[in-house]
Amino acid sequence: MTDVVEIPIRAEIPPSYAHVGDAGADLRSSEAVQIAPGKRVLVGTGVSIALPEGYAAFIVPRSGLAAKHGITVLNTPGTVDAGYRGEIKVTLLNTDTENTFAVEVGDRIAQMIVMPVSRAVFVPVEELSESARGANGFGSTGISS
Ligand SMILES: O=c1ccn([C@H]2C[C@H](O)[C@@H](COP(=O)(O)OP(=O)(O)OP(=O)(O)O)O2)c(=O)[nH]1
Ligand SMILES: [Mg+2]
Repeated sequence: MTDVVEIPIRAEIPPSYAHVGDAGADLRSSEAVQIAPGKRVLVGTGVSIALPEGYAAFIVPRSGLAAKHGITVLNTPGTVDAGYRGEIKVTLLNTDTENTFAVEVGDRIAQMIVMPVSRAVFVPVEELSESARGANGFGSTGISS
């Protein structure tokens, strides 16, 4: 059985999961906007939530909008803090070089994933423990095989 967390919400059109088992609930635009090629627009959703302590929501792009129209979420994953009570907004970026993208009221513009998160305590130390990766990163393992 999947974990279910109840989230108090104020919204004209609440986010909704397209299928059972989906991780992301689709967020809908509360406004009509045009996004010119290469431009970004902060788009309202009309949604406010009260996440329980220990949770966050992450706003990520929809793959269909990305693949078909070049539309992404600029700051993906946008982070909604548990204490945030304002309207959730989505910074859409039109990466297409030629076509303006039109958003209508009610369009599904992004998706939101609710996740448990840890609160870290950062403990200063002289040395970090050893690991298999060590300090290697940024492509250290190459691309093919
Ligand atoms: O895509 C996003 C990202 C954030 N938020 C809201 C919820 C989040 O809790 C708040 C602050 O986000 P963040 O911490 O990423 O922004 P900031 O630039 O650091 O602003 P602040 O100084 O208010 O923390 O803005 C959104 O509505 N959409
Ligand atoms: Mg912040």
